[in-house]
Amino acid sequence: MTRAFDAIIIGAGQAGPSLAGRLAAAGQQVAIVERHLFGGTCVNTGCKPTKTLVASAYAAHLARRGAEYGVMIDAPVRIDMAKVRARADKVIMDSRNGVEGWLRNMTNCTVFDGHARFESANTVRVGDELLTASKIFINVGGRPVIPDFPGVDEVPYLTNSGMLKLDRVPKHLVVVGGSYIGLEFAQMFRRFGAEVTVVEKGLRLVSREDPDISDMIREILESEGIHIRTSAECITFKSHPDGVSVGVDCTEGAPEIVGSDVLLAVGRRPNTDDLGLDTAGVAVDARGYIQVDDGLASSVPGIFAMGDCNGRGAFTHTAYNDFEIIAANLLGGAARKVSDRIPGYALFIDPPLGRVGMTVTQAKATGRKLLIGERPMTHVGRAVEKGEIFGKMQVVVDAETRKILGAAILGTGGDEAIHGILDIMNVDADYTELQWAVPVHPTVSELIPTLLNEMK
Ligand SMILES: Cc1cc2nc3c(=O)[nH]c(=O)nc-3n(C[C@H](O)[C@H](O)[C@H](O)COP(=O)(O)OP(=O)(O)OC[C@H]3O[C@@H](n4cnc5c(N)ncnc54)[C@H](O)[C@@H]3O)c2cc1C
Ligand SMILES: NC(=O)c1ccc[n+]([C@@H]2O[C@H](COP(=O)([O-])OP(=O)(O)OC[C@H]3O[C@@H](n4cnc5c(N)ncnc54)[C@H](O)[C@@H]3O)[C@@H](O)[C@H]2O)c1
Repeated sequence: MTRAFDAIIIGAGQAGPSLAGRLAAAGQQVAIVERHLFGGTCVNTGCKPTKTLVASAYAAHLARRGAEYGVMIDAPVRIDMAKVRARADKVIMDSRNGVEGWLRNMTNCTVFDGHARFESANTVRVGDELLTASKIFINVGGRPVIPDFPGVDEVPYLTNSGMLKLDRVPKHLVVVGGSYIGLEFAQMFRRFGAEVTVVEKGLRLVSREDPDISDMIREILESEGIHIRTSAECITFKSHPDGVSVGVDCTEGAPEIVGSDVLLAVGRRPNTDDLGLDTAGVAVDARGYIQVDDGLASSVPGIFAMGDCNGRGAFTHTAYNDFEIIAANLLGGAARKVSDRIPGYALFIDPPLGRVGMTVTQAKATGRKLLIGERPMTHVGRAVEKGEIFGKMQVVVDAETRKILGAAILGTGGDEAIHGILDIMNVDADYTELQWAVPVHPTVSELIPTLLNEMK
């Protein structure tokens, strides 16, 4: 029997549940299909647990530095990894249960547990059930890329999901991939007491950032005793009596590193290969991302894609914004566009990197006349008072239009302070609008007007 709905949502990640809520509240009959864990990656194996662990790691780090603040802890700091993990598990479960309970009790919404697969452009199969609707929203997220490194199938390796199940501290964690996932896990497990080596194939860490920011991130991590190996071109794996031997064909340094555990964090790919998209006629690009227009419509009328699977963002806030765009356009008669989104994100190492818009390198490549402002965190009162002086604030402005093009705040509170700049970019105001602002003292944000006033 085929069951008819107004809308089918595939995936209960960061966009699907909110869209279900809005459509159902508007009186539409909604089916939402989830094959695994409600809340998707962010809730179960991504942002929420990792940021909970980052907080535990920060507590350990600060406890070890206690004496610097005149706080004497008379025994070595010990990590109870089972407790650390239990804390993260509670955050996961509260959030997962919250989303699941909300959906299951939602008026006008039917939850289907199972894997959804298209049988035509308006029909989806879930187990024995056939669902049909004129509007179908795909929110299937992604999973880790596992490259076919020689030997990878012969050794045990971890991904972000496996890392969250550890209730021991690895003796030596080798992290392959020096970007968001790799660096957040590298620093937290170093703080939990592991020896950690990061192996990155690029010339530098987080290579989408400016070289000076990458270098500072490397300095922060190395100052905590994390080994960093860049330019690692030919990675191989072999089993070893002490764990896994990772072949690192670097330009310098030892050719092999022996780790007790290996984390693969070399990017993610969309969960679009088992959806029957070809049956529905939905076009994907060479990497499997669903091709969408500026309103997130796919190549098939009535089918939309939100979140990581459309390749237009790779964050929780971009997935959620995709829901906002679709809801505003379909229910509110708006004409919102993805291309209007100003890119912003944070890298949650400690201190964090908050970033919005263009890097200086990208801004220079546009050929515009630029004004650039910089201030080391050693010249930020709040950072000095907190004893957290790594990093810097940096902003780049178009000298002619006076619009801010981008900014990075690598330093204590950088993940929050960046919003002062993100907000002014969102309202499309000139940077001079901030000159007469009276920020609160002592904060990191209070230096944003100064940074802008001192640009060259
Ligand atoms: C370790 C880690 C840390 C992260 N930290 C951050 C962070 O700090 N900040 C940030 O902004 N982002 C972070 N991210 C990224 C963030 O988690 C993702 O961008 C976000 O979860 C994407 O949401 P989504 O809705 O597109 O997909 P997902 O959250 O992945 O949800 C997709 C859902 O679809 C379901 N599904 C898939 N296929 C089917 C099918 N055929 N049928 C039924 N259901 C299906 C899946 O089971 C899943 O529940 C992190 C990611 C990782 C891995
Ligand atoms: N703070 C956050 O918002 C946050 C945190 C974690 C994850 N995420 C999301 O998760 C996604 C995936 O993160 P990620 O760090 O896995 O991917 P990524 O694409 O950001 O980085 C992958 C890294 O691995 C390196 N790499 C690729 N192939 C390699 C190889 N063969 N050997 C060694 N290094 C190699 C790349 O050069 C790059 O530095 C990101 O797009 C991000 O949006 C976000």
